[in-house]
Amino acid sequence: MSPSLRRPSTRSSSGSSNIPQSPSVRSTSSFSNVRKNSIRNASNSGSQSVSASSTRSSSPLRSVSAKSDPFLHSGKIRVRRSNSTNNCLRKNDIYTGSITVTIRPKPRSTVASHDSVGLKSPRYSQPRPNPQSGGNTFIRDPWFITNDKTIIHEEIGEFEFDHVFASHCTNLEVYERTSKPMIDKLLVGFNATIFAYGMTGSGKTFTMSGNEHELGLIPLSVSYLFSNVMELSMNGDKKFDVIISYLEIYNERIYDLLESGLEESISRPSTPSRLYMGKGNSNGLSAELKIRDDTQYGVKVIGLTERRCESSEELLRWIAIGDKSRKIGETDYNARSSRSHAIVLIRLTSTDLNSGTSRSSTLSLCDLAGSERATGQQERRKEGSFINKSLLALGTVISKLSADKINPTGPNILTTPTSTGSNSTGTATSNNNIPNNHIPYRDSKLTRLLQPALSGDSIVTTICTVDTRNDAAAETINTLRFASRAKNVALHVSKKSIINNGNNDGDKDRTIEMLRRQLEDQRRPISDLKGRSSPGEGSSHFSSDGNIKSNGAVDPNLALMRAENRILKYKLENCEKLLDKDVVDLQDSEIIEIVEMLPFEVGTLLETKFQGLESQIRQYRKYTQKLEDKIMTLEKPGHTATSLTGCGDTEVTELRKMLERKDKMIEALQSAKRLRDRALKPLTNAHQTSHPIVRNDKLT
Ligand SMILES: Nc1ncnc2c1ncn2[C@@H]1O[C@H](COP(=O)(O)OP(=O)(O)OP(=O)(O)O)[C@@H](O)[C@H]1O
Repeated sequence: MSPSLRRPSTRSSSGSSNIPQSPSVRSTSSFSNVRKNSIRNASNSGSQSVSASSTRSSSPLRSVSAKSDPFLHSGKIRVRRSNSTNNCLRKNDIYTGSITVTIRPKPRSTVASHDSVGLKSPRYSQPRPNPQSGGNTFIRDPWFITNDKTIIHEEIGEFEFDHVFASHCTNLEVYERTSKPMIDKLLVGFNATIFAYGMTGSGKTFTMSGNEHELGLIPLSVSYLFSNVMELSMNGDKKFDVIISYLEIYNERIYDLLESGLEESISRPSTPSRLYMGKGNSNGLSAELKIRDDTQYGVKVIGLTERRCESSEELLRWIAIGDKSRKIGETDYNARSSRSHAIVLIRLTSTDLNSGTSRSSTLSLCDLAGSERATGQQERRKEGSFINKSLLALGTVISKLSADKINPTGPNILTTPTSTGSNSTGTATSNNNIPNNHIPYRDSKLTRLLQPALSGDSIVTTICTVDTRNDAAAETINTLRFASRAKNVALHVSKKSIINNGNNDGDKDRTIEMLRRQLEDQRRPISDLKGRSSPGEGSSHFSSDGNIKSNGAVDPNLALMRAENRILKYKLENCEKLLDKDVVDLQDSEIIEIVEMLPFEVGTLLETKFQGLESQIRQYRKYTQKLEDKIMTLEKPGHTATSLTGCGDTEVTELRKMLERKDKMIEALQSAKRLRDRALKPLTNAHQTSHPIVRNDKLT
């Protein structure tokens, strides 16, 4: 056990709950940075409703958590103080630390009209008249912020994080603390991931994107990134490429938010109505994208659009275009609720012009959809269930990773994946490289996409937005529970490696030679064509009926054919490229993954069909063997007509016919089998043949 954590003894508790119990409540690690009872009991200046619930034994919040979370009973938990100085860069190339967790409470003013939770407010928020009692009683938020690292619930205790913002803080302040340091790391070659997490309506999108009055983290980060890029490229030694992709996960499917062209997107309505379902087909959805393991990036979304950007304005324009396609709807808590998880991916490649080496690092900015209670509207309910499921999956992954870290058997530091990409088996690797707990990254698209980041390929910061109203207490506690676990996830991240772009002399020569040959190859057909079409040289060209006729007037078909030729050549080149990319590089593991994506029923159906075919083949072989034997007996020279009792000429002819048909049958079955063998070959190779393949030669 970590020296800084003492596991408390479990006490029983009484009282009933009005807080829905979340599965995550069970983790003993969930409150590992909560200091129970360390708050002074809120002064009785509180309201009647506060005082009614402030006695420890009667707290509904405490009683639920107490049942399931022994940590909550600790009056003695030694808090592992979150310390951002733990996060450090070792030898400049390795980052060690944990996920940086900050909490941002939503200001009261956007929820109701009274006081706010914040450092500038009194130590405990002031009670305000309860409108429901005609102002005779008072209510007060149960949450207090005492310093920039602690948020307290008067019943539950303290939660400590890397930073707790005051509710009146600005996006700029949040950016300065969370996002800006990440851009600095991105610029020196680390992957960086920032995600906003919290219940619906708590301010994730406001924090990430901002609004017309206040810029959010995304525009602020993008501007800072480009100002640095410009400055760094000033001296002419370095060149930078910035590429953006933008995707969303809606109802557990991945969609490209930049798929459509600029013009098309601009013509779309800019203000979504109740639910703007974006571009695409008649359902309002574009094609779903698939994920696959990738040696370079850990996981890759196949076919995701990439847009190269020269300036922050251009990049933000693409984001604005993507935002228009994002699914937005009205919920009980938020008039414009994001119904999807949105992830902006910004890839920065810096190339050293002297050495020809380059390095790519990626910034992932995620505005997650908010957890929510079931709602009456069917569509919202369906979306909500997908959202909650994926957030639960994220919670489980974080919980497992955090449990690994505080596991008494020793810390489990997640390390940067090796050259084979992320730890795609979903197994956390301890610092002595012994795989232990299975991490269920594949339980949702969100966790699958965040897998490389969470398994040590990226520095990670999360901003957890909370709503401090009393009636949002359950969701806020869940968010803080998630945040507490995230704080325990250790990171050990290496800078992205430098790639040699073949700028040394040997490589240069080889490249030049290859290009020269390519050029030569291309010149030949061109000069051939030129020769044929040149009238002065008496050459020939194709006539409209396909014959070569002697030269004369220019045949319009020639131009057509040339154009066609060009198109074919272009297609061919593209096919070759595709082949290079998608077929030649396809590993067995990838093929298995693709096959695994096929519905199970399809595989079973195919297998059953082929097994049927095989058994038919065996029967035919037996049958034809019998026939052959019979015929041979009948044709034996010593056979007399009398011995043919019951086997007259008709039968012999019949048998002969059947024998002829047998060849055709076997041929057809063989070709069906060949097809099947081809389909199953990658699988059988990889699995060391679980499907018996009957060799063709056995069939003849
Ligand atoms: N810190 C804040 N300052 C000012 N307004 C805020 C703040 N946080 C949230 N709001 C406002 O509250 C409303 C809901 O916020 P927002 O849409 O960002 O929530 P969300 O967490 O993204 O919700 P969902 O998960 O449903 O998309 C918006 O009108 C937003 O402007």
